[in-house]
Amino acid sequence: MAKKFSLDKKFIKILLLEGIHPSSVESLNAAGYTNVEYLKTALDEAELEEKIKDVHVIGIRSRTQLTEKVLKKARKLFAVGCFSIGTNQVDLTAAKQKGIPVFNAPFSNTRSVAELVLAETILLMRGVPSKNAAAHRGEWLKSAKNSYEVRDKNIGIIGYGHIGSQVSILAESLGMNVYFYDIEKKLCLGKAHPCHSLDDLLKISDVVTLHVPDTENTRKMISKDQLSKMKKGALLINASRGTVVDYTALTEALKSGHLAGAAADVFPKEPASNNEKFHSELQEFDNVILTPHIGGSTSEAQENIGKEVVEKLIRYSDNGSTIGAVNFPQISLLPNREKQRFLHIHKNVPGLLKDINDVFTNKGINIASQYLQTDADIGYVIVDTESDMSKTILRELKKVPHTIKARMLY
Ligand SMILES: NC(=O)C1=CN([C@@H]2O[C@H](COP(=O)(O)OP(=O)(O)OC[C@H]3O[C@@H](n4cnc5c(N)ncnc54)[C@H](O)[C@@H]3O)[C@@H](O)[C@H]2O)C=CC1
Ligand SMILES: O=C(O)CCC(=O)C(=O)O
Repeated sequence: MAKKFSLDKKFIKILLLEGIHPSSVESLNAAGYTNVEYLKTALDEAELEEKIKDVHVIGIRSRTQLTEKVLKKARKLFAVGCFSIGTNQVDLTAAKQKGIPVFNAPFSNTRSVAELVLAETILLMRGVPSKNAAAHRGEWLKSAKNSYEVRDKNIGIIGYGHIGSQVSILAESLGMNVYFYDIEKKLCLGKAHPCHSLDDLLKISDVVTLHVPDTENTRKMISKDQLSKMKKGALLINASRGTVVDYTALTEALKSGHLAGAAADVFPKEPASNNEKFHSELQEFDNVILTPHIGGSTSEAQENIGKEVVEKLIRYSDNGSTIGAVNFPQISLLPNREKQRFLHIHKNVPGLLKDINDVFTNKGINIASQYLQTDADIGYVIVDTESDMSKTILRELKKVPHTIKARMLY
């Protein structure tokens, strides 16, 4: 067998931030990745820029911001794992342009978020947050005023994806009437009713809950105008992203009594660790449930996420499989240990595949199999071959014009 120039697993440096579930470290170690640094907190920009210089793989949750500026420092980085559903904390385009696939866990914490939202719906409908806060101060607010069952009330779900549709099922099982609004056509689960517009949903709902990603279109999608269209005495729940609701406008709607209460799990600026102070204009309201971005923070969800994302990272690092990457052409491959495997990531320029193949044919090397996937920006090629010139091949592959990254896996 030819001499190998691939990076030994024990030299692949992996940095896990934000207290990712220990199942992730166990799975990495079991797969031979023992060079793992595990930190319980996020890092600020300066610390991250320094640390990321030597790291091959990084695992983060929602607090770490992998901006273009940070990624520029990541000279060795070849994969990112978001141990979350959301990937808005990563500049996905910048990562792709550096040839770095980003993986996430699209539904390991779905149920946990949906359960929290249902619990908050019930508590808000009963006025529990205010009564609880008063009881802590020694006040006794025994009253049925403004306290309702959820049965037969209307819940309006904005974003009918994984979480929104779980909320739909749970809410219906409690006897609620489910309405939803999504920009895409969606299968209505149970007796759920689709709304033609956001305004239609806002007008009809007793409680509105948001389950959309952070995008240009969703930022501040609930602002003064939308809040004014909600029923008087309605409730708002935001467990999506802090950018989606204008909290200053929400503050006004609560002060005026137009809304009867709210719950917020996510904020435009969240503390980087549990030691940092949390500030929000919503803190003055007893009738608002504030939680520290814990929608997905259950033992079950975190353990599942730890395993799921690590599995994707290992498949990429071991075999080159990009299935589940959110910013990358997808190739699913089993290892072929009889051969050598090269990866080539390049700008999507016509004719480049010929230049890559020329590297092999110019040396008289037969390509056993080859896989190519492209998107508008990049191409991703995997080549299985057998040669005793792997070092030369790798060097030549790196010289091909428009190359972003070339690696030899084994
Ligand atoms: N609080 C927490 O701990 C957690 C929060 N999240 C947040 O929840 C979000 C939703 O998660 P999933 O349901 O898994 O995502 P998903 O991708 O399955 O569903 C999102 C839905 O929103 C719809 N959508 C997008 N833009 C929209 C718009 N402008 N108006 C209406 N609908 C729109 C999409 O078509 C899709 O159906 C995540 O992106 C993440 O930001 C996710 C997990 C935990
Ligand atoms: O728990 C976390 O760190 C992130 C949860 C979240 O917001 C997500 O999965 O998108």
